[in-house]
Amino acid sequence: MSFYQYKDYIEEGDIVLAFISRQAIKPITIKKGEQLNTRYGHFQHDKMIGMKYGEQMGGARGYGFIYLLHPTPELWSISLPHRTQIVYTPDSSYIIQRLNVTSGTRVIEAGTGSGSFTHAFARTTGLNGRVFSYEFHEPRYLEAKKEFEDHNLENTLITHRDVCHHGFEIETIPEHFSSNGSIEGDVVFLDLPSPWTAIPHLKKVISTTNRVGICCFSPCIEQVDKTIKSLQENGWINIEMTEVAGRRWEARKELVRDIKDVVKRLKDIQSRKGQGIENRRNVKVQAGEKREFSEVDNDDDTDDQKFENLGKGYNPFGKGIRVKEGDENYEWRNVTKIESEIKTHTSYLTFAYYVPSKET
Ligand SMILES: C[S@@+](CC[C@H](N)C(=O)[O-])C[C@H]1O[C@@H](n2cnc3c(N)ncnc32)[C@H](O)[C@@H]1O
Repeated sequence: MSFYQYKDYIEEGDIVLAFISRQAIKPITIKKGEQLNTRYGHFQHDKMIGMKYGEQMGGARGYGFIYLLHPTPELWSISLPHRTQIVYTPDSSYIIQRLNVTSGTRVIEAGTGSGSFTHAFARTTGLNGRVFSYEFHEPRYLEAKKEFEDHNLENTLITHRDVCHHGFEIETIPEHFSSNGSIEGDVVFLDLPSPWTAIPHLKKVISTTNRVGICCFSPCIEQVDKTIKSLQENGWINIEMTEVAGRRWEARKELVRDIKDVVKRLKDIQSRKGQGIENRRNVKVQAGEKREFSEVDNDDDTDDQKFENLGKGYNPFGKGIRVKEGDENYEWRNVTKIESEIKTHTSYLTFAYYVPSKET
């Protein structure tokens, strides 16, 4: 199993993302004799072995079902064990394309945190690329290191380091990460509380031949301000700040109503108003009542019955009978609706570039 290459069939030792519901995706490592217990049923690992990734699996004694999904960085980011706040796919995918991260890119990332973005970098840069990730919190570093080994992220090297105080240089880099002992990063991603203190250390580890891109991920505008100053002081150019604001778009069909419907509707309201007043006047006269009445329409007919009475068969404004969206007997137009409010602010993304001078 690997995050780089997909395979068809599940084997012992593989990681499977058990899709229980949209809100519950559980990573499991397949081990003979074990079972996954969920509130929807029990699922034996033995039966998963040999099944195809993507297949639906029924629970023991016929209760419940799950889907057995192949791990991807996108699914991993919504199922991983959180050790910190993480970068989600809407931000990571934007950063990856904007910084032109591709197969063979050498990435410098700090801090590693829960390793959510590390997986996306590792998959995109592939076996020809390299990811140098740094984390100063020891337990988090150890967990991430084990996780990257378990997930076969062979192109990723994690280092236990405070990059703001001690920089990014690595004394002994394994041969397959660098043949000349230098990191030569093409892309830098900083998700740190104070990226401006790490920026001055970057010059020693970035590429001396290619243009280098950086993205600093900070939730507060004050952090952006300090980061921009540090970038400018350290020779970074083309500085721009962006925010990715996710919104759900709903696509559906809306019933087309024509002007004749509107006119009929207005006439109907008028006539019902008049009829209502008349009815109540008669009732009052019969009952000999003296109390005042309002012009509220409390006619018992539904809007839809009224329209049927008008020969329309269906009231395009009313309650009552529901017309199924897309019903071929009516005319529809395709519309899109967006959420009126943006509910999430993740972080500000500050981008910049460094062009090595001719001398270097
Ligand atoms: C918000 S988390 C990063 C999350 C990560 N981008 C992800 O997608 O999972 C920030 C991490 O930076 C680490 N950190 C903070 N300051 C650091 C420093 N000076 N050097 C190295 N790591 C640092 C923290 O321990 C924390 O784990």
